[in-house]
Amino acid sequence: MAEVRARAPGKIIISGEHAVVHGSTAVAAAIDLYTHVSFRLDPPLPPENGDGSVELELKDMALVFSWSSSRLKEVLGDGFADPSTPVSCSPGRIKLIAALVEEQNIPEAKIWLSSGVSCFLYLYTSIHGYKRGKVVVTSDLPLGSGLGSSASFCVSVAGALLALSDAISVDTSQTEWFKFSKNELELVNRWAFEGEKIIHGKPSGIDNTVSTFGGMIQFRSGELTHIKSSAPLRMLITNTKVGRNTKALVAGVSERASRHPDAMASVFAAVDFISKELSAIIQSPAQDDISITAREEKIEELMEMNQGLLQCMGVSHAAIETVLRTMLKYKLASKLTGAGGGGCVLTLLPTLLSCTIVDKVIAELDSCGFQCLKAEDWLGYHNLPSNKELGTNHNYFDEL
Ligand SMILES: Nc1ncnc2c1ncn2[C@@H]1O[C@H](COP(=O)(O)OP(=O)(O)O)[C@@H](O)[C@H]1O
Ligand SMILES: C[C@@](O)(CCOP(=O)(O)O)CC(=O)O
Ligand SMILES: [Mg+2]
Repeated sequence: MAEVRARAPGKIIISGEHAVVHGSTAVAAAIDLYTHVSFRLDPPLPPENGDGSVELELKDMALVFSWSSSRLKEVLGDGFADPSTPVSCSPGRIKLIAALVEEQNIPEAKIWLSSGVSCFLYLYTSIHGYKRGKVVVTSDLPLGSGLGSSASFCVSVAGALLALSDAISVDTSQTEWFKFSKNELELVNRWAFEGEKIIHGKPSGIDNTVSTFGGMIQFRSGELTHIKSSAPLRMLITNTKVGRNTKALVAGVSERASRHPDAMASVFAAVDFISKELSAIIQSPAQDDISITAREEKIEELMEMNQGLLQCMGVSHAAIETVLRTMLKYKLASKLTGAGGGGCVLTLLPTLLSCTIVDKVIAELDSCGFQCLKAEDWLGYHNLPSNKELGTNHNYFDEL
């Protein structure tokens, strides 16, 4: 029996969501909230004891799913697992997996979890075939709120599964976090991207990439550049708690783009310029109060411009507009983050803004039923979550 655990962070998109799906530049940063996964791979049972099962426990939801190895084989066929070669899930296989998920009778109120469970089954059977094992998942992140829970789920599940596969050799006797090499992280990222496709339909890959590699990144058409903020950036994240679904929102923007190709191409091009300028400003040195303030004012203006273009794409929401208006009363600039349609709003908290005002803003948003998360040092240049989050620790099950 071998056991590992892995975790992968959520993210904020500072600029460029949606447009990034259409080839524009975007800027994103990992945040200090994680999906945590533990994985136990069991040895094969003697034939007289049956064939064992693959189990998934979503602890926060108090849900456990289980498929016998023989049922998986019956539905998905003989197949073979090749962890070192990520492949896309074919439409036929997605249907078969969806049928296996349906057999689990997920309660109607939690049916939105189906895509995550399908994604799990795809990653598991592609990496470990029908071997006996159990995966337990918990998450610090609000699900379906724009903070990349889907990508951090895919990255942490892929990381844990690969850590006990032939593709990556991990010393499970160590208790320290194991740091994946660049090539190993790339493999995790490629599998996670295949998982995101099952959840999002047409992801750009920015969420799984920033979750895998951590830190702050500039991203365009699958290419990432690590960037470093020259000074800490404080952001307030406000969760409108309005549920939404990234897949539907991404599809909605694509439909609008096919109805108005020229206008939308101009919108995407404008976002590309905004993200590039934002990335340059974030990295530009700012030492004294005046240059820090000037830098923050430029960032605020670009965030507002980006928000205007997100409205053009049709992904804002009345609750998002309420948060923007409340922030404006305090002269604070904001934009939605992630897919929009509800979910989270990002607000820059200028360096010279007093804690008293921040507390007042939070109290007001709270009274409207919104929930604030403070991104204290997340965007600072010291404390960004890095790639050490993917790791193993054989004592984990003992500690539970
Ligand atoms: N911890 C988790 N367990 C199971 N499924 C998850 C988990 N986290 C995310 N998911 C899947 O991802 C979906 C949410 O992804 P998405 O709509 O992209 O929003 P976001 O990525 O912004 O949180 C959920 O409906 C679920 O299918
Ligand atoms: C809208 C998009 O740009 C980001 C989606 O992020 P989230 O799933 O809402 O956290 C889609 C993508 O880039 O894949
Ligand atoms: Mg997502």
